[in-house]
Amino acid sequence: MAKAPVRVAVTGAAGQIGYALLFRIASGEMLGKDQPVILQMLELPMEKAQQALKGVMMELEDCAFPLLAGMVGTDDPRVAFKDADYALLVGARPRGPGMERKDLLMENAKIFIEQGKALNDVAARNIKVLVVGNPANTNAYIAMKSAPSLPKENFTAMLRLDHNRALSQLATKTGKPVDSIEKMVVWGNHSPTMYPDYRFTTIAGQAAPALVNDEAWYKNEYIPKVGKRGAAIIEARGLSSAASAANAAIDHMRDWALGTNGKWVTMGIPSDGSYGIPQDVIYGVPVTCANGKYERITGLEIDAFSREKMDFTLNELKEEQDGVKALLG
Ligand SMILES: NC(=O)c1ccc[n+]([C@@H]2O[C@H](COP(=O)([O-])OP(=O)(O)OC[C@H]3O[C@@H](n4cnc5c(N)ncnc54)[C@H](O)[C@@H]3O)[C@@H](O)[C@H]2O)c1
Ligand SMILES: O=C(O)C[C@H](O)C(=O)O
Repeated sequence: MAKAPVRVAVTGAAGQIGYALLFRIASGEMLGKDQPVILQMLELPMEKAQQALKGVMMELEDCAFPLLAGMVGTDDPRVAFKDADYALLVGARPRGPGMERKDLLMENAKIFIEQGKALNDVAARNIKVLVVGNPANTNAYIAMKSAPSLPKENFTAMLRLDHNRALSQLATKTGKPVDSIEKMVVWGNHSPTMYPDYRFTTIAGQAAPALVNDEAWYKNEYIPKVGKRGAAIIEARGLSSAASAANAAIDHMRDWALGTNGKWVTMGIPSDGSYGIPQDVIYGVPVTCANGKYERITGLEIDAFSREKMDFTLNELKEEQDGVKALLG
């Protein structure tokens, strides 16, 4: 029997990431080739944004996607999130050259308070929320705190682009295929303080640190390169990453919904206090996914170098949280 359609809300639907994302969701790449979807798209209440959204919806129509069971375009979060089973919160101001992601904090915080409240009031109770808009971890925290009647674990932030960047850079260094790499971890904040940790990583079954055998490269080149990749893309394109960000969003939601078959992936999730990360901080950790749920990998040894790195990125998240404390009341 055909599956019933699920409702997928996407904010910032007429933006660059939206344009690289919606067509892939509608073609079944995110939730499966047998899963019909209704797209509920939110854009700013401005003539230009609404016109652009209309154009995107016309193009979606012109694709005649068999799985696209309906579309809603709106400027009202309560319409976009009504009964939504999935929400991809992309809409926010992106940074430009010379800015850090936390420079966007106050500007984007208000958006995530309003949207968290709307999710709280109208979304499906088991909604899966992915925050892409920067600063993604703290925006996810703000939305979670603004939605007290939804389970906290429903709120996640996107660290998958960082995870994929970490895989790719390691594949290039070792000359091995990306899919031979397992157990990559990117701890912490989606910011240059993130900590790509390859201590548990294997490449075609071999321990990555031994195979790479170049600790100086790992510490002085690899870690900063992964952390600063977003800025390098902005420098090169004059615009922030879009296709790779949309691809990571698809990966994140697909894995959460359909499972990872035991494979580790990185998700920004509310902390349960493990690894010395205070409760509720949205922090990148390794997880596996099965049956529509993620489960953090527990019991990993944290050595002195890792502790320092993990605390550094945690401190930045604490500062970001302090910055928005007054707004959260
Ligand atoms: N987490 C990550 O890995 C990652 C990667 C890339 C980009 N990003 C972030 O994603 C966000 C979007 O990037 P983009 O390149 O698509 O930007 P963009 O400017 O091209 O598009 C953003 C869209 O959001 C809309 N928008 C703004 N405020 C909104 C609101 N309150 N409600 C609904 N829509 C709203 C804008 O009208 C615009 O169309 C930025 O914050 C960017 O920094 C995150
Ligand atoms: O770096 C940015 O501002 C965009 C995005 O977060 C990225 O990592 O590419």
